[in-house]
Amino acid sequence: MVQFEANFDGLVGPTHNYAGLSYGNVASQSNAQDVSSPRQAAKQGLDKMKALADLGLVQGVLAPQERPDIATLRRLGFTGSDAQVLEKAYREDPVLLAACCSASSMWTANAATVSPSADTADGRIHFTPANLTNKFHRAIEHEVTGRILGRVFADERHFSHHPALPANDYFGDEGAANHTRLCADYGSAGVELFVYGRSAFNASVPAPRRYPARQTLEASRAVARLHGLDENTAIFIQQNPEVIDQGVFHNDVIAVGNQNVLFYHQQAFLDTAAALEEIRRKLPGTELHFIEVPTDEVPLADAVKSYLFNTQIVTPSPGQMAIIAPTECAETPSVKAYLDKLLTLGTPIREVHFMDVKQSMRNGGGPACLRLRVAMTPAEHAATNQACLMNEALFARLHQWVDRHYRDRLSLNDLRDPALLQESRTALDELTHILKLGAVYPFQQ
Ligand SMILES: NCCC[C@H](NC(=O)CCC(=O)O)C(=O)O
Repeated sequence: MVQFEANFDGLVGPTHNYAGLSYGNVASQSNAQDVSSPRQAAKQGLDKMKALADLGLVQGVLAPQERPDIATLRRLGFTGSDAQVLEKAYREDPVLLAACCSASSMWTANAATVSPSADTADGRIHFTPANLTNKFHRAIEHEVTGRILGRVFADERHFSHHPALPANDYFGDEGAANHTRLCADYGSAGVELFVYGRSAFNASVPAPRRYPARQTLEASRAVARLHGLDENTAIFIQQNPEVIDQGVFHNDVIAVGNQNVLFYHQQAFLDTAAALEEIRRKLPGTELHFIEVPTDEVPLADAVKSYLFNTQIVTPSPGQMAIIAPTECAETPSVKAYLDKLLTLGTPIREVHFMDVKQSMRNGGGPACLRLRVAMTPAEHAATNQACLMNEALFARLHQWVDRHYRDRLSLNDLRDPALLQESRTALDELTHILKLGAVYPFQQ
């Protein structure tokens, strides 16, 4: 069956800020306390969405979360008017307030794991929102994420939605950032690679020592079960714990796949040979391109700094792939040299497009973090909420919406401003009309 892959990018929310909340994510830590520009961040994201739509790809948009998250602050014991809740939280625990104001839902690669209908037992697309238990500011996303996904993909004949896994470290799940699908073409059954950082139940499995492994094997297995993937479809691969300790907090910082291409750093996996052998065995008859980037051409630190592997590999026309890379890749000499060489290697990758997503990069989110991939058939595409699909009109409308509602500068001190809460709610209320989502936010209930 004809199928294609759509990208659903997270629209950056009005409270985008740099709070240094993600231990183990080098960019988040080193840019903590900087002044952000929510307006510029949202526009950089919209420009990327538009660029992909202009390449002829199906591009969708996912709404951000309601932030500041007053409901969570109340649940944690702050009382009074909304303005008092903000002020008390700021005085007592400014880090907690920042966590409840993060625009981190922009990184929709962590919104959910998605398995296309070609792979699942019941022939529907399956979605499991990620519980994101490892970071508090992200663990408060999954409920609204599930609600938004339910409104974008509402038709039960085509789409199946699961709740997030139990919210416990044993089942730490970071969604599609640790999941890649390989296939001959999008419409035929593929293999789904689940990359995990540690095992919760088996202490003999190696684990990082310095930084947390956010994804467990047990979580990956549970998602594969929920989605109805059989043992020929799901492959569980352990990430190299040493790279987690050097800042690779998700697999999509060190590897990316598209159709028959797997692009990865030499140090990405604990046992690369076994992983590649299993992929070959489970995808017989498919011409596979394993593009391994050697450490002596691109040192790990350069890969992390430039986000060479947090690129999107897309297929604008059959057999012709393009890499969507952050501008940091053009600015890092070893990476630029590698990308120039890559285009001469005779792989399906023929073009590189550089995009400026610096506002997101400064929090450790590159082009691939900003998107959730949904491979779909024309019928599934038709059953998707059309108001969430990018085109000239939506692009123009969202640009104006950002201009009207977003601040150009935001510091951590601004997060307690009750006006920011009002501005955000006004903006999001209007957005739910633009995207035809209905009431998805706590303040709308
Ligand atoms: N896939 C990319 C995710 C980046 C995200 N960064 C953050 O949440 C940083 C937020 C801050 O520090 O303000 C994370 O680490 O989960």
